[in-house]
Amino acid sequence: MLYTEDVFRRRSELGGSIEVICGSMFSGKTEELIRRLRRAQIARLSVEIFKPRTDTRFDETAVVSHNANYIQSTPVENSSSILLLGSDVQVVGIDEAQFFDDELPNVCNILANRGVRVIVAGLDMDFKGKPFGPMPQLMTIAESVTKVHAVCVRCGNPALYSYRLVADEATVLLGEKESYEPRCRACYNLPA
Ligand SMILES: Nc1ncnc2c1ncn2[C@@H]1O[C@H](COP(=O)(O)OP(=O)(O)O)[C@@H](O)[C@H]1O
Ligand SMILES: Cc1cn([C@H]2C[C@H](O)[C@@H](COP(=O)(O)O)O2)c(=O)[nH]c1=O
Ligand SMILES: [Zn+2]
Repeated sequence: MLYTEDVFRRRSELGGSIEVICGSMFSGKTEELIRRLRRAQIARLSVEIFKPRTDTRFDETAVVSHNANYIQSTPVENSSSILLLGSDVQVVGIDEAQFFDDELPNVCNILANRGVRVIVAGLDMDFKGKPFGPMPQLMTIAESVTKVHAVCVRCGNPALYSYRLVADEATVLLGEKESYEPRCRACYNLPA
């Protein structure tokens, strides 16, 4: 069965749910997260948005997309804070989920089981093409998974990889276009 967002609205009136938005950098994850959260606000649902405290690239508190769309959020240290602060609202949004600890899927499950609509956005793969943090587990337990794609900067095809341009092997390296470019499969696998 194809689950649309509207189906989820109706489902969440009865019970909670988990929606995952994933893809490479610049694929529109944050835009899509903001779009869904704004619609929930227009519907006068109570909404709380969380992001990891470590991700202060664009703003201390706001979730900001690469095209400068933004929504206010609460930066948190770990997923247990989301459980504390997100229990009494109808909709919880989480951005940059890949940076959270391994308890995040459990926290999302608890919230959804209590009737909360949880919408999570994050990178499915790191720069090596490996699953990133709690994202695979979240995708497993979600009612809906939306994979969005950037435009490959080399050839214009849909991009699913975040190619790292700088020589740094650490999994976590905050950055933008100076450090990463979205690439399709063929261009990601080109010899360096
Ligand atoms: N190569 C690219 N492919 C697609 N969008 C891009 C690209 N480079 C810049 N953008 C911009 O990034 C926006 C998406 O930003 P954002 O939602 O923050 O993405 P993400 O959260 O997935 O990194 C697009 O609407 C577009 O304006
Ligand atoms: C691929 C990859 C990315 N990161 C960092 C780079 C950015 O700061 C964020 C992703 O932001 P976006 O909203 O998805 O554009 O993650 C990283 O630390 N490690 C990686 O492998
Ligand atoms: Zn390409």
